[in-house]
Amino acid sequence: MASALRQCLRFSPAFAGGLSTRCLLNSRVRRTQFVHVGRTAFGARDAEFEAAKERLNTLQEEPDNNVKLQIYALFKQATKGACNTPKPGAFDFVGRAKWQAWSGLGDISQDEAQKQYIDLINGLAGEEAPTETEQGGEEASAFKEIKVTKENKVYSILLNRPAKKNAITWLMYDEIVQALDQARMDDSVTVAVITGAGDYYCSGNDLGNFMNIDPEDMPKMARDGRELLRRFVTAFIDFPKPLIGAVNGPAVGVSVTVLGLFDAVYATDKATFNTPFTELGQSAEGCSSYIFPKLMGNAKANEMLLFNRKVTAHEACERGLVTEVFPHDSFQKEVQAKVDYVAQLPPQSVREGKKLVRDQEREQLHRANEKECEVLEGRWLSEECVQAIMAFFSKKFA
Ligand SMILES: CCCCC/C=C/CC(=O)SCCNC(=O)CCNC(=O)[C@H](O)C(C)(C)COP(=O)(O)OP(=O)(O)OC[C@H]1O[C@@H](n2cnc3c(N)ncnc32)[C@H](O)[C@@H]1OP(=O)(O)O
Repeated sequence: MASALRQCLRFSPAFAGGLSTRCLLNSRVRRTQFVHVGRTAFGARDAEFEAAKERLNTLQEEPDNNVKLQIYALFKQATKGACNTPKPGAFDFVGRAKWQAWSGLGDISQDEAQKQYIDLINGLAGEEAPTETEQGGEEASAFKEIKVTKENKVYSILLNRPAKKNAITWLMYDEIVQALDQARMDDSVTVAVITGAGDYYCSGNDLGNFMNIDPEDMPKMARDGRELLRRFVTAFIDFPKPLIGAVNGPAVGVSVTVLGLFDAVYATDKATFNTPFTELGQSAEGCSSYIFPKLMGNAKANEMLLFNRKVTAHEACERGLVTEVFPHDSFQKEVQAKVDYVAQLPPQSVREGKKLVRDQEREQLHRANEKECEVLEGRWLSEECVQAIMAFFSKKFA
């Protein structure tokens, strides 16, 4: 995991402009170029720009990859003007994403780019300043991308990246595994619940997970991804207490497939379930190649896993993936009642019951997980997958 994270963070120096290049930019040569090439005088705006560059280095939270791209592009535009370099080759993901971000700024003036850069960094710094509630507030979670709470024997995991529709980053996979482990070991916990912040339950794997890799590091990225995914799905297969999904909105990809490993799944009638694996040049995971045909039959499983059919909450319920659907307005209340009921059941009896059921197919599930991760490792290195992910990000930066 550490190496996976390091790979992810390698993205940041390349994109942050002020972060990785700060040594260069602070050198006299570069500073001289900046002052004379960029503009005629080192005025008040330039001082603000310099201050913003410094502020970028002091951010506690690493901005996500898209924001880093914006920072990079504005920095280049502010210091060099409009992009006039050739478009990097298809396999230079990093170079291409940077190029797209920079050239996407068109011919906005260096002055305007400087202003936008300053506003962006100041906005990020402002978001980090603690609010009054946070200062005086409740215990902060040790996690960054999920939020966990424990109340009345219920351990709740909130997928907490609403601005990104709760897409799962490398870090978030790891945090979910850690949280499930905490819930497993805490004797006062009798049930765990997973839900999403904002309007989405989860948009699946964060496609940025594949964006930050130099081409020569791709095989290692794929190996690390395979191992992380294997560990992630294993945590669901072997979770010994009742696990309840509270699907508060649309769910995509891996967040849909692992629902087959939950003990109950409640969905709002606004939820949809989509596994667009083949559109992304990828393949099924989360044991869905084993569980989905068992739940809904081959024909319906193939429609989802191979042909990318997005199903409604009611269809997912008919297919056995969802336990019960509630109207959106009463969803929270209805799910709370279900969870409270499970929480007060005799915990050992429930655990033994779950073990009996799971043991019937535990080995098959582990085998399916291993096989799916092996196939996915190959998929991530395929041209089909590379092209699909490029297409997603090209649309964003078009
Ligand atoms: C260890 C590795 C294991 C890997 C396991 C493999 C898993 C396979 C999968 O999970 S496949 C599924 C992958 N997910 C997707 O393909 C979904 C991609 N996202 C979308 O299609 C759309 O964003 C949407 C339909 C989820 C929502 O569309 P909408 O128009 O309502 O909102 P935006 O597109 O504007 O999204 C808001 C911002 O969130 C970013 N975002 C959303 N989902 C993802 C994602 N999966 N990865 C990365 N980023 C995502 C989106 O880019 C917007 O960001 P921006 O505000 O900075 O532009």
